[in-house]
Amino acid sequence: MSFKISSSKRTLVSPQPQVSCPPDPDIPPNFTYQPRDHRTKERNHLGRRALIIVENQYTKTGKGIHNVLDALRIDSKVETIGNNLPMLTHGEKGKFAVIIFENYSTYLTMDSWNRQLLDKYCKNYNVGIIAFIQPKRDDVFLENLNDFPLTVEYNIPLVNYKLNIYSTIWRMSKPGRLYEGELAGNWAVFHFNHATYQPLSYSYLKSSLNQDPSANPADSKPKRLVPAIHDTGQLDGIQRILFGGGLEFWMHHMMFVDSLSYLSHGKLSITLDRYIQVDIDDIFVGKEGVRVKVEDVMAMLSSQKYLQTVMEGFHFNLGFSGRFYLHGNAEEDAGDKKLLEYRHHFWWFGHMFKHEQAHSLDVRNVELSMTLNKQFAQDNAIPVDQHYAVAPHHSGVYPVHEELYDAWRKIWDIKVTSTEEYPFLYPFWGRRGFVHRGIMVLPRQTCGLFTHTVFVTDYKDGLQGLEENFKGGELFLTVLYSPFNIFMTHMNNYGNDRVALFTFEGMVKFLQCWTNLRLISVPPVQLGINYFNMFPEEKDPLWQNPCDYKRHIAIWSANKSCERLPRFLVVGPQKTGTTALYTFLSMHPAVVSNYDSATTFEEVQFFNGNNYYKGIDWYMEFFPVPQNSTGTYLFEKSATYFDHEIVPQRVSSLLPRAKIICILIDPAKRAYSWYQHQRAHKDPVALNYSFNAVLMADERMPRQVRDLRNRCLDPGMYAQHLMHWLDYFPARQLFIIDGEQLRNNPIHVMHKLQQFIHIQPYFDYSQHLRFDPQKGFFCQVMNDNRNKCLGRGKGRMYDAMDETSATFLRHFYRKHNANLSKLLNKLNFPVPSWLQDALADDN
Ligand SMILES: Nc1ncnc2c1ncn2[C@@H]1O[C@H](COP(=O)(O)OS(=O)(=O)O)[C@@H](OP(=O)(O)O)[C@H]1O
Repeated sequence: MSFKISSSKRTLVSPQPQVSCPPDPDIPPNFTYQPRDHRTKERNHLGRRALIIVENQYTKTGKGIHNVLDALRIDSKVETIGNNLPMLTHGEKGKFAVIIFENYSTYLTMDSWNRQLLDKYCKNYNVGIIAFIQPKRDDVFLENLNDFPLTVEYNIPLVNYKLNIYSTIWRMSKPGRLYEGELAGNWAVFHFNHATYQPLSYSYLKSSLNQDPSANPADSKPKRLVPAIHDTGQLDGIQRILFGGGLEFWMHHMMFVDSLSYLSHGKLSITLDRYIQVDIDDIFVGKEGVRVKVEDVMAMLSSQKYLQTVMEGFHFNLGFSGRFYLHGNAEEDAGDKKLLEYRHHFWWFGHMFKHEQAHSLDVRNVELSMTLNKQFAQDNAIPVDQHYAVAPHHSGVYPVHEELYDAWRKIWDIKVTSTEEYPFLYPFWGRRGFVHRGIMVLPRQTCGLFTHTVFVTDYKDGLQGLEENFKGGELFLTVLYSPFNIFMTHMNNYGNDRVALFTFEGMVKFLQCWTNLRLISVPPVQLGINYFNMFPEEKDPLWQNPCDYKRHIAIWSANKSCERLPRFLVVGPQKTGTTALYTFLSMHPAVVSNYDSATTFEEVQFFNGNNYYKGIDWYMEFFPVPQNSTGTYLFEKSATYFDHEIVPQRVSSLLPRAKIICILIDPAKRAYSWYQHQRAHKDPVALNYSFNAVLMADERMPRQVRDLRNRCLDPGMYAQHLMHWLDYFPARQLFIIDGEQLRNNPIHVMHKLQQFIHIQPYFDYSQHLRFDPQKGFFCQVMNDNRNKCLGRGKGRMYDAMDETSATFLRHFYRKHNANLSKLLNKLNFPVPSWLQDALADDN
């Protein structure tokens, strides 16, 4: 907190938010509007996805649209005009619930093949189009839109704006109000003469604002213009919503959200519920001169009362550090006492006694600081029963400092927290939640007020800037797009000019005026439960490498090193020779594997299964701190990674630059080897059922038999699994080893692999590996007379596969092998000889 205190900046009377909400003068008396529910059964045939067609991938409008969809958690595909359209259907379903054009003229001038395809899709699946009109020139001109009885007039300066109260698309937007003022930029307006068109909004020519009605009484009412229009589809069966201006105008954001909902038959609707929590951190921490005084506390209470009329049960949520109690001047100390006098009127959360950053402390000191603060709460009868906490500067929440989570649970019984840092601070609409060790971590939103926003003049553009923030600015849009809003403010924002009270009262008034959003307040634990009920897919964290982000390193413990992470992974699949490769790699003096696990031996198996939830500290414990960070090549081999759906994304998130090594053998052989592996491990299913019986297992067979069949067959669908890795890694980071070659000529394979990873120094395996006739495999040379081979579990002796199973597997893998060959050719990767043979047999 290094702000300068200048009490001369103080506004004499704390500003009050002025939110005028004039009614549209043209609405009928007693007009009311119920937000529409757009859901029809048509939505069941549509994916929850939008197709955005852009002129090129860098345009601002295109990016803006994409960001809005991201904020709404609506999946979208961005396609550049000129390319062929992506597949629009998947089986019976339409993949996209809405088509969006950043520029309507690209739709009108699309080549006829693509246009016909798209129009047919829209008609068949009843999918609508949203488009923005972009002028080609700067002057005022009229243009008839090809094919349609619609004329657009470009570059018109407008004033005032209101929604058409008769339109049925309004859900989030509240019609019946008049926005007064000039609209920035030049607009396109629509002229039409057909019943298919319904105006969505009205505006007026800028020059009409100052017209003197007495000059021309007949013309006294300024002419309404139509800057947004709904084509109801009467002409060609396709509904379209066209905007004559872009998303720079705040109202268009609400209208855009409603258009998505309406045109997708509710598939892309989002809830109208908006949870609001306002945290006030730094209670008692503020510096002398800018802390709250008695009258500020009273203002907080009366503001809270007002906010409760809109959000039942709303309480400011106060985070305190007891060490700084009564550390102001006399007036401020009286303020501190007043806060405690009214303690039962607020929610409280305790954190560190001295407001320390947890990541810089060891577990003993984290606990000590929390214990002192808890003692302070007890001594002063502060009701700290919300099971909620935040960490100063987000320290320790994300990237996770396990010591903080330990202490939170132990000292405060914390169940929910919030941060701006997961996965990243920016983009702000991309913040998400996760659950770690039973603690719900919720995304926190920015409201524009920081520790240093003490006076109105501290805010960018002063009072006007503060107002704009909630009058259609960033704060307004944040609430519009995010069903859950936890705002962090600081004690200083409540004293002095009381900028926080100004902001939240203004925000609530503005939202009530213009939207149908339901503002809700619930205690933090309930908030967390509701959050993950709405977004259950977010419960699972996705860990990143803390050293990849400046802000994350700054709040990560100095005792931890990102060098304890592997540079390459051997991902499997199982039974392809992964143990042999692991052993050969470990012979290299510069290559270091993980320590053994007590349960899974040489495999850590972090990225699949439950180990992932133990966090990255747990994972890093498996690796030594490399003595020489560039000259040591840490790696990990877990053969279960290859075919596990969730793994590629998790790996690319934590280890984006890692090299990925996999080994492929004939999938039929692999399946049989797995079956034999299970028999050797006395798996009752493998012992009681022949290989052929397992392969033939259908729905009538016990689940365990079908499970074994799947474990035999699924990993061998190589192309499908590789494609999944390629969704997250560029092909240049992937190295595919021919497992037959690894078995018959490991020296060559190790040579190639060293080249690929650029391992220095080069290790000459011809001096260290040799064929062992007794084992029937290559083994490590110990001395002239002795080899060290893999144990009896690798390179087992078993009967040859029966003919029926071999024939079945040949057929089963035919398509998968053909796909693999195509994929390898496309990537310019060598095609293993076993694959060439298998494909030749099939022909
Ligand atoms: N040098 C050497 N020594 C021993 N075994 C070798 C070697 N090279 C490849 N192989 C083949 O590796 C197969 C076992 O594969 P994995 O190590 O990947 O199995 S596991 O998934 O870890 O259980 C194993 O399968 P089985 O023959 O079915 O036992 C071997 O064929």
